[in-house]
Amino acid sequence: MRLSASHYYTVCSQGILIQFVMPEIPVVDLSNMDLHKDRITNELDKAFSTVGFVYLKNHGIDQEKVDNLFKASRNFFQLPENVKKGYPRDRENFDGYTGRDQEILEDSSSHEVRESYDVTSATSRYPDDSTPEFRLATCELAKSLRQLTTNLLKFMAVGLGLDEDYLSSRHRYVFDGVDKNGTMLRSLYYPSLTGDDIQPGVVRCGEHSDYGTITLLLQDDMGGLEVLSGKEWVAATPIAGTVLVNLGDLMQFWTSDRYVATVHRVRVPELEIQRRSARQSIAFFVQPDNGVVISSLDGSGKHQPVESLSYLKLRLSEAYKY
Ligand SMILES: O=C(O)CCC(=O)C(=O)O
Ligand SMILES: [Fe+2]
Repeated sequence: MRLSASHYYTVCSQGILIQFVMPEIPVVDLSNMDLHKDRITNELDKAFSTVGFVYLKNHGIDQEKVDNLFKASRNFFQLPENVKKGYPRDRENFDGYTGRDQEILEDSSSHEVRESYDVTSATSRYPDDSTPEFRLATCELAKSLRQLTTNLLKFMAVGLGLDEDYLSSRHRYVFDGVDKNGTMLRSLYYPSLTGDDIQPGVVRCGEHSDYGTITLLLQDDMGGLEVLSGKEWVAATPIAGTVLVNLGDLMQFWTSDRYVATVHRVRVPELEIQRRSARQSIAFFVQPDNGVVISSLDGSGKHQPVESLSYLKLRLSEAYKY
């Protein structure tokens, strides 16, 4: 599959119109996936070995479940700061609330205007007393995301020339808690900015690659997510009804860099400045089971073997500033 491309124009200092081409993030249709296994396998393989990002449509996740969690999350994030701080993120269990500037993803930034609530299983700590609908909405959506993850891991394994169950059998305990698997569902809230904060380009989420196997991302219609392609930042524009999937570091290590954990960031988009409203997204960070050692599948030894949970803990400890 050739990457579709868009043409962008810019005027250089001599007044000459320059045209350049940027790769776009491909869209893969998952409808009737049993009938279209070969096409889907190939399209995912191409996407992960080039841009590292792919939109999925007809993925089988009920939009109502997504909307329910967006709504429950909004109810939580709009509570007063002192209430939200009553559920501080737990370093061992990776669950709870993180306020703005507490997690910094980009080495050079000191200010990232973002809040989040993380959970790792149905029995994690939830804000039940302030936002009782949050637990059910999260668990319902997590079930669907877990199912989609298993399907994707099967396609990916085949694309890599492995047994269909090679990856899924190393992800048996997705969203069953950190004692078994570090997968995390994170509800993200980028509060509406005011005063000096509100300028295009303000850092919402610093440049980073994700840490695990894959990340499944649901975004609202605001936009602001950008993906690094060569030296250019490409907008990962929200497409209604799709799930955006990107590769994480562990999958890049496993595949000796054949698949790429593409760097991405969130900046304040123009639309937000006009609308002056918050942005929301939901990320499902998929991690191999605890104890799984990730070493080059091709035997090249390109990356040092690393254990799933230790790598996650290392990356999290580098980002948290409290
Ligand atoms: O909010 C988004 O669109 C992306 C967030 C992200 O990249 C992350 O939390 O790792
Ligand atoms: Fe990310």
